[in-house]
Amino acid sequence: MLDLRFSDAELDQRRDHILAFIQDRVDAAGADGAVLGLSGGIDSTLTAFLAVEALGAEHVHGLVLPATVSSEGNMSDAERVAQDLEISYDVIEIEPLVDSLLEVYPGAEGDREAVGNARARVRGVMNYLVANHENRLVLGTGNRSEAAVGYFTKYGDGAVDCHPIGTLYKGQVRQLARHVGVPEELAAKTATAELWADQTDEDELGLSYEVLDSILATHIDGPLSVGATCRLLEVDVETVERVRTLYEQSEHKRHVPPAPDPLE
Ligand SMILES: Nc1ncnc2c1ncn2[C@@H]1O[C@H](COP(=O)(O)OP(=O)(O)OC[C@H]2O[C@@H]([n+]3cccc(C(=O)O)c3)[C@H](O)[C@@H]2O)[C@@H](O)[C@H]1O
Ligand SMILES: Nc1ncnc2c1ncn2[C@@H]1O[C@H](COP(=O)(O)OP(=O)(O)OP(=O)(O)O)[C@@H](O)[C@H]1O
Ligand SMILES: [Mg+2]
Repeated sequence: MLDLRFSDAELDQRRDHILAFIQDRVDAAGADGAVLGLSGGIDSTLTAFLAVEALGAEHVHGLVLPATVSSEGNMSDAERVAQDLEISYDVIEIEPLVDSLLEVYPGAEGDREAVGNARARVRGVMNYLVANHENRLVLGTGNRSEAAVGYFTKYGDGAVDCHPIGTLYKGQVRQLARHVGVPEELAAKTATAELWADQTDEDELGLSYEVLDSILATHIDGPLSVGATCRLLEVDVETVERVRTLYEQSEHKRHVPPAPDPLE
């Protein structure tokens, strides 16, 4: 696979660039700071670390939002991140809110994907409730790997005001996390959306992030053809084509919803 790791100098440059980005977004909005969901996973942990460095702990608010399918380990890691960073945070159980949706629309009960996405959307509603109330921006935690293949819930975890780590591939997220002092046990954790029990990103995608990151860097964000990518990375054509298909099919998630062209 490709070596996508940054040099030490590049890591500093990336960190500073993201810190300036967060400060600029918050300043430009006239906001008093930021709110973000803390899942105990590496994307939100890194984003929280960077937000605190950019804005100061008193300007960052964390939301730990357990559902019945959330593991205790992840939720306690999420609280530990908030405590170590000394930011204000709330722990709010979201399952009653998800249940209330199914009470009024029981038809979706048992639909793992629809209910899982509803969990992500309920979290988005909570983030914006706090953002509105405290004049804060909602920080996204998505990275380039997830965004490129549409591995996020439209208007769920995708419902945010900006994406501070949105240009980093997943492996680079882990590397930058270690660089800014995220504890190793968090930096090395298996990625999971936790929208249903025992879900992991790599199982659901049917791809490791190592392979995905390399294909994205080479073929989707880079200039190489499918064939050249297969030869360079020694992966089969079906894998590269699958990534291409996921990328194309998720185009709608990366754009503002369209309206018809104006009539002439
Ligand atoms: N071509 C098109 N043009 C415009 N809109 C289109 C469309 N195709 C679908 N849609 C719309 O998009 C909807 C499907 O998108 P969406 O609702 O997002 O649902 P979908 O993409 O099916 O599912 C979300 C995926 O992201 C994963 N996820 C979610 C949340 C967090 C994380 C994580 O890593 O933490 C991962 C989750 O496990 C699942 O695999 C359709 O119901 C339809 O409304
Ligand atoms: N239980 C939760 N409480 C609060 N926010 C959550 C919870 N679960 C998910 N989120 C939000 O949704 C985002 C997307 O989840 P995702 O799994 O992609 O990121 P992560 O958990 O931070 O890292 P990883 O992908 O490595 O698991 C999280 O970063 C977080 O902001
Ligand atoms: Mg996660």
